[in-house]
Amino acid sequence: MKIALIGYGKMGKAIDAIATAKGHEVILRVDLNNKHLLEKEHLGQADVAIEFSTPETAYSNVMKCFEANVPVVSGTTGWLEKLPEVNAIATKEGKGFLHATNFSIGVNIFFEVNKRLAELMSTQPQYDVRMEEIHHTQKKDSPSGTAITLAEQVLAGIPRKHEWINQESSVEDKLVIISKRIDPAPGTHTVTYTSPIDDISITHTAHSREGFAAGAVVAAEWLKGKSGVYSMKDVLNL
Ligand SMILES: NC(=O)C1=CN([C@@H]2O[C@H](COP(=O)(O)OP(=O)(O)OC[C@H]3O[C@@H](n4cnc5c(N)ncnc54)[C@H](OP(=O)(O)O)[C@@H]3O)[C@@H](O)[C@H]2O)C=CC1
Ligand SMILES: O=C(O)C1=N[C@H](C(=O)O)C[C@H](O)C1
Repeated sequence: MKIALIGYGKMGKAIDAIATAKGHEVILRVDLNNKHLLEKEHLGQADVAIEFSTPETAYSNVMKCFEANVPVVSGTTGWLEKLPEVNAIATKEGKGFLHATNFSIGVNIFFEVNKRLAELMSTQPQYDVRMEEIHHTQKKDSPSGTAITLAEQVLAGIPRKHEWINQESSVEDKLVIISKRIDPAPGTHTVTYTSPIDDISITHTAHSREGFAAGAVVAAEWLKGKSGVYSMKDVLNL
């Protein structure tokens, strides 16, 4: 499979290593210095694009893939507000698009556990819930995209919480998410329920970027030749 890597930072390089080891051909490596490669004549040669760039550039990168008719897997976080528009364009124009805030298999299983735990806690008002995420200091967005996905799942399951807030708060209907930036943390997420009697915590700790990168390559293999909007639930059959 011919892959275009859009964004060639920490994730782009990790994906390059895994895709190459699996026998794929990385035909484009795009960063800030060679954005002309996003034109159709270059990008259009790829079977699939994998986009891990910046919150400011993800939208236009995905649009370039749509223009070149190349299905795109996007892992960039911090541009959540634009996703509904991108999903609508992909659906209307028959483009292939798969976005995930986290591509690791472990986190996608963790998402399912989180949903079930929230469901169980919906009828147990003695438990308050809060979250913590820890990442390296180069991370641009807070809270992490993964934390936002986890928070949305908690809010959907627990009617007594109405919105998340990315700072300490004692307002009862707010779901507190604390973000910590500590090197070299690749990504740790914890959801904790606390009652006067006990605590229950679930934590996912990434040991490296390998899980994110391997999941993105699996998603790209799966998306090749497809049109429409998909998620990791489709890829992993969850
Ligand atoms: N969904 C998931 O599983 C995961 C998502 N992420 C997310 O992926 C994104 C990237 O993370 P990471 O690799 O660590 O970040 P880095 O900062 O290491 O890399 C970002 C890359 O994007 C490049 N870039 C900047 N502008 C453009 C542009 N206009 N077009 C193409 N590339 C551009 C940068 O180029 P230059 O070096 O020239 O500035 C750099 O190579 C973040 O949003 C992060 O949160 C991270 C891990 C897992
Ligand atoms: O920027 C990162 O590094 C990560 N970003 C993603 C996020 O925002 O959730 C996924 C992972 O936690 C690593």
